[in-house]
Amino acid sequence: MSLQILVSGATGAVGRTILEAIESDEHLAVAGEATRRQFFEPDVDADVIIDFSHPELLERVVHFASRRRIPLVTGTTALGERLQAQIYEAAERVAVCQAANFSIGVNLLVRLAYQATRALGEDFDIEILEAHHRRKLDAPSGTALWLGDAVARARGQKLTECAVYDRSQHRSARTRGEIGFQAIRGGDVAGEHTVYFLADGERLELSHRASDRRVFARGALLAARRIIDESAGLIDFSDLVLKSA
Ligand SMILES: NC(=O)C1=CN([C@@H]2O[C@H](COP(=O)(O)OP(=O)(O)OC[C@H]3O[C@@H](n4cnc5c(N)ncnc54)[C@H](OP(=O)(O)O)[C@@H]3O)[C@@H](O)[C@H]2O)C=CC1
Ligand SMILES: O=C(O)C1=N[C@H](C(=O)O)C[C@H](O)C1
Repeated sequence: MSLQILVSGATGAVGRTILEAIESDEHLAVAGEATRRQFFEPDVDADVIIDFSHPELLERVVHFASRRRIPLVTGTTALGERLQAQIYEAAERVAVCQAANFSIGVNLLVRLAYQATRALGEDFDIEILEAHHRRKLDAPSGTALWLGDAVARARGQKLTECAVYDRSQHRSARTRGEIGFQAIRGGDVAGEHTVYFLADGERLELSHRASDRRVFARGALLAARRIIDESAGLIDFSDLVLKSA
């Protein structure tokens, strides 16, 4: 029996990559697709939903997954507090694996950035740089915000209280403890993230570069295979893919 997968965002760049991956694996099958214009059939039967779409579509998908108790893997970014709360609510009824980045390398990068921040202390200024393709709607990327949250937590700070997204509107020097974000958009960049640790006389850079969207599809499919047997709750993708270190 093949794993029956509902693909949300099926016409998107990642959605199409997921469809290709499913088609090339005899143990996987597409149970249905959702896009801006089309939603899953009410009576469709499936083992799992994979979503890389847009918050407006994801909101419908979350309610569908919760109502039908179908496990959900989602990578959509820039959700907002209300939709995020709906995801937490859905996770009380069904298994949900949500990650801003389904590449293994980025999941390790987040842990390394946390450890580096703890080890280096507050004399190192932290800046996060990300680069993505010209079509990307949100900035900074979900991954950049995830990295920002990790380094802020490592310092006992809240990201909302120390993030700086735009320096163009104030003429002042950098303050201690700030976490700065910069976003580059252009071409077909699949996704690049660097955390800079900058001190007097030295600089450490932790970087990850995705060169192919298949890494995200591979990660999401791995999560899909793993969560079908899980009971309700939030499943941490990092815990699924990283060996303990
Ligand atoms: N977690 C991770 O590892 C990764 C996450 N992402 C995230 O996944 C999401 C999708 O990325 P990507 O595939 O590049 O995006 P695309 O723009 O290529 O695709 C978006 C998909 O969502 C649908 N959609 C867009 N706008 C709406 C809307 N207003 N209402 C309903 N449906 C809509 C589109 O349908 P239609 O074609 O009908 O417009 C399409 O199927 C983004 O949030 C991105 O940040 C991306 C890569 C990796
Ligand atoms: O939109 C993309 O393409 C990507 N989005 C995710 C994000 O916002 O972090 C993950 C990846 O970098 C690609």
